[in-house]
Amino acid sequence: MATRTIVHSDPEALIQSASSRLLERLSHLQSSEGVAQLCLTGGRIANRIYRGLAEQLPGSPLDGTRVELWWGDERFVPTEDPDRNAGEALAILAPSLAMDPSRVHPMPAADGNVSIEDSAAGYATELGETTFDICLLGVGPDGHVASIFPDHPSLEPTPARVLAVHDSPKPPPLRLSLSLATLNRSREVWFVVSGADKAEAVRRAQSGETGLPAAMVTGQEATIWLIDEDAASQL
Ligand SMILES: O=C1O[C@H](COP(=O)(O)O)[C@@H](O)[C@H](O)[C@H]1O
Repeated sequence: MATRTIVHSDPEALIQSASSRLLERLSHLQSSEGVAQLCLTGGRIANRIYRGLAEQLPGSPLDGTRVELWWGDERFVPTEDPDRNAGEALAILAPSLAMDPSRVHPMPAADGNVSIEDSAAGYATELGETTFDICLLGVGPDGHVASIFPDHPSLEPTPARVLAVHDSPKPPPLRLSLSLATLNRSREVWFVVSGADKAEAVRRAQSGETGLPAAMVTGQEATIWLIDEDAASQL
């Protein structure tokens, strides 16, 4: 399926373009499908894109109650921990996007005695056969996506929809992640990548390097790389 790379002059241009594209695409999906299924990523540039989206929401046609929100990965820490991907995204979006709580699906937190394995299984049940219309993904300098890391058990083939990740190379060590198979069910995958420290990972992913997680995810209908010039500097 088609892969496009759109290079922006700097992070601000990337944020502006990605957030406008997201708003437009989600509004369009609501006209055609009723409810838009959106999978969010964590990461610095993603959070800035959510801020850009939040700024454009007042007066926009987007109906927050008809956006179904999922997460691609999560740090398995207590709900109140500032490391939680969902905590930050929701703190940014909630003030300007009136959502239907039954359509907001943060991954489980490490509250109480619940094990990470049971949490992964629970999220897999909640997710069921959901197909994301849009799946946003950041990319780490090592080429990781969601919490699937190179040379790590999280990359091993599995029928699971959701992974309980132990010993993550990037802290914190315990994480939940959608599996490659789940990510690859997405209709559209949008990689959002900024910065020179990601340039090598972008090049390796786009050359289709075997064993690099970022090279192993594509959308069923489209794969779009939204990147800035620094991230594109090795292409
Ligand atoms: O730990 C994580 O890191 C990646 C990349 O984050 P960034 O700040 O380098 O953009 C992110 O995609 C992932 O969701 C997150 O859990």
